Amino acid sequence: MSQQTTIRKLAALVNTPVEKLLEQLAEAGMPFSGPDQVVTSIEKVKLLGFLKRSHGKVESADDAGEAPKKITLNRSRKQEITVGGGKGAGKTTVDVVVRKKITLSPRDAAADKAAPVTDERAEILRKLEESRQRNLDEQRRLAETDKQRADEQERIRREAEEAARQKAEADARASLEAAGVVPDGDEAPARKVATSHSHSQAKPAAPRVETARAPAHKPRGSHAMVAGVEDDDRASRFAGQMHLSASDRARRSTGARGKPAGGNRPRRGTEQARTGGGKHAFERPTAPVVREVAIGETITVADLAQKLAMKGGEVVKALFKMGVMATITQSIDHDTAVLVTEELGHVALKADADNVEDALLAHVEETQGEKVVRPPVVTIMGHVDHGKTSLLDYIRRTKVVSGEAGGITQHIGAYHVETDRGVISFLDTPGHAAFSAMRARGAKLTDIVVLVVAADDGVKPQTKEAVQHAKAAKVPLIVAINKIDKSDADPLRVKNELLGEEVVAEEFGGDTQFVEISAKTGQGIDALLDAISIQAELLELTAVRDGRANGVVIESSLDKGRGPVATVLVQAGTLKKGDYLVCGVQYGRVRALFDERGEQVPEATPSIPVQVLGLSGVPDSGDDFVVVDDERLAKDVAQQRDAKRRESRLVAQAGNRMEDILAQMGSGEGQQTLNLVVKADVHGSVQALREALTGLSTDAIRINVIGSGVGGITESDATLASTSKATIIGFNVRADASARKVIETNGVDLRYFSIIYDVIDQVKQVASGLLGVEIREEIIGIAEVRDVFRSSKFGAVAGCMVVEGVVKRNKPIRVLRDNTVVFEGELESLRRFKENVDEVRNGTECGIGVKAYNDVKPGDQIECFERIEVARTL
Ligand SMILES: Nc1nc2c(ncn2[C@@H]2O[C@H](COP(=O)(O)OP(=O)(O)OP(=O)(O)O)[C@@H](O)[C@H]2O)c(=O)[nH]1
Repeated sequence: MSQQTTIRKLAALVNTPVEKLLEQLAEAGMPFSGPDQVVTSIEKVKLLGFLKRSHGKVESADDAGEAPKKITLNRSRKQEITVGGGKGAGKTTVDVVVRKKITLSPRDAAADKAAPVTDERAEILRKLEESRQRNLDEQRRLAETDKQRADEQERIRREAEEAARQKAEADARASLEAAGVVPDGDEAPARKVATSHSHSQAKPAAPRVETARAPAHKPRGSHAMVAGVEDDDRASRFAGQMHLSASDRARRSTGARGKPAGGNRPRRGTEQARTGGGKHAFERPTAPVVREVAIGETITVADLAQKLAMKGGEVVKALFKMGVMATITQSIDHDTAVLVTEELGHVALKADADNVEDALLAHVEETQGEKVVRPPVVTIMGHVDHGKTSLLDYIRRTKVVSGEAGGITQHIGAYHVETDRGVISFLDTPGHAAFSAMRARGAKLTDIVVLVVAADDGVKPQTKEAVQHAKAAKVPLIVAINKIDKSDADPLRVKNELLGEEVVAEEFGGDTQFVEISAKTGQGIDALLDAISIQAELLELTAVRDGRANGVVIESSLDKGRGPVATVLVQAGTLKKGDYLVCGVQYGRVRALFDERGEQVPEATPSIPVQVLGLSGVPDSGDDFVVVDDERLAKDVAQQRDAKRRESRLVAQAGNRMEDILAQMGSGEGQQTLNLVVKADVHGSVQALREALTGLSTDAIRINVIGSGVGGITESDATLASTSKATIIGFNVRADASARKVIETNGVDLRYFSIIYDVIDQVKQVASGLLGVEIREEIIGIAEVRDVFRSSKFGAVAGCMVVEGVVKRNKPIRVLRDNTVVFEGELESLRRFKENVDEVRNGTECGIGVKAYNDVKPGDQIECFERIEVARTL
């Protein structure tokens, strides 16, 4: 053992005055009475620790890692420890006899180091404890409230029972009295008591029982859950949660309720059932919500799902179960939508999709007023080259008074002329094709048809067709026997031939006016106009003149400078500049109105054609137009119509019929595949058909027999065909009932045959359809540019000579320079002597304006071509 150290010795060792050391020892909590007292090694270490702390020694980084190093005690006799370093303390070296270094130093150091961690942990634990305490307090409080409430209920119940008991007693007593058991003297007061009981006790008892029940609902709420043993459990589960809001609590409580019943839950359930459940507790709706959804002609699956408050996928699934394949974005038709809605347990209503249209109709109806006579609208029909265009041109040229002297009339699709007998409007698109196209779109524009028959040619196929069209449309005819100036003209022949078409001239006892004319010389033209006016008078054509206008689009185009331009024929009301109108799927405000002379007009009345500027887009000819109060309605109607049109298109595209599949496939690139399922009566036929049909495959199309077999067509065959979009070939076999159902539902194409060659022929045809069409180009005319004029109104206009074929205004063109295409586009204008024309033939001069191209140069060629579709065959 080492020798003992006194204070004096230690003071000498550490080079400190004895008094100071004694003082320090005393400060370190080790008071010594004198310098000769022995200082133990523990005391020395303690002193060292004290001195370190009091001098604020900062441990070196190395020391910080390991506790024993901090004290740096080891077994060497002399260990230098830098204690001071601070002010005044200087550098102190301590020699330590190491005996118990391990027990003290590490713990102290560790305690020093761990302090902040411990603090943090303590803080967390404290908070947790607080939170737990709060929860417990709250639960206790709630339990207290519940207990009070239960006590109150119990009290009320007891009171009610007591009241009932007393009433029963009173009743029993009363009956005893009635039976004479009670002494007579008591009778009156007893009855009195009984009566008073029944009034004062029994009566209030009833409502009390009710009120007793009412509060019984309340504890079903969230805090009902925290009462009792299980709630204590739960409380401790939540105890670690710092903040548990009321809503959280309610949520958790509700969640807990969903767990399998345990503990006293069945009791709770019974109680709840008895009391009718808590008013404030969440209750899952017991009956499914039946929604009423309005469905229009078509609806997208997504929209339907939204209306049904379901996920799109669920509706898709339901549709799939019904055998309808549709994606979320696809539109389904009304009937399918109704079926799936009902399948899903909801109610489908016919959508009032037309409500904006109704508003529009109301607008049209509002235009009712006093009807006045209106001009007739005339269409000219007849066989090719019989002089329809010549007649229209002659009337326009001679009867439409041009604005400027020498000016020309504009081709706007229609024009009106003033005669002595009144105004007549002509639709400037001759031929029955245009007429029937309008009719097909539901537009009945024409009041009178002028049938042009060349006197030298007589009745021809198109003459007959024109008669049929006019008759079908119940439009009266006037026959214009044209080319009467010609030497071989034979008007009588025309009259006779038309008898065969049941068109009987007045002189033959019929009611059809015949007028002999010459579109070349103008002979008989006035008589023709007279005949039209007479016919119009007979028809007593009237229309409301005042009020908002409506009518039909005759022609439309997109003008480079003016935007969408539509020629409309007003059928009722007066169309004015500034009017808001809806026009097919377009809408807008009338910016300007132009007549056939190209002059601005302030308004257009019934039967008067007029060009309209200001529409949002180019409407289709045959579209109706209606003037409305405000732009909003116009926009709504137009947008709804547009959406409807798009939806209908989508529905048509989504069709699962063979034609659609083929059409869709036909438009693809590369080798197409035609899938077939072949069923036949005997094995030999199946073999023969398989070989013959697959042998039809070419580079462009592959005939793929995806299924074949002997026997009738089964449901499985039908499903296979449906899923792989295949056609079923039934050779001497038929489909059974379940197969027919699948075939019908999915629109599978099924074809029956009994002759092998017929099968091959038909498949060839179908395959040809699949091959699609080939677009071929044919150059129909070439014009050479001789000179180029620049006009501020029309831009560059090329003065040309047509050197080949015919240049047509509405066909695509290319501008060629040194046999190289420099531009491809379309014609803006095609004119002859300042007059717009539809076509210019070989050897004729003309002025050409190329749309969106101003760089035409003399020497260029303008080639006019058309694209024709040629069906490909195998
Ligand atoms: N002599 C004579 N020729 C006429 C008369 N009317 C038209 N023609 C000529 O007949 C030819 C055909 O006339 P169009 O007006 O183009 O006949 P269309 O019926 O409009 O012909 P398509 O537009 O092809 O259907 C032209 O060369 C006219 O000059 C007429 O009254 N007398």
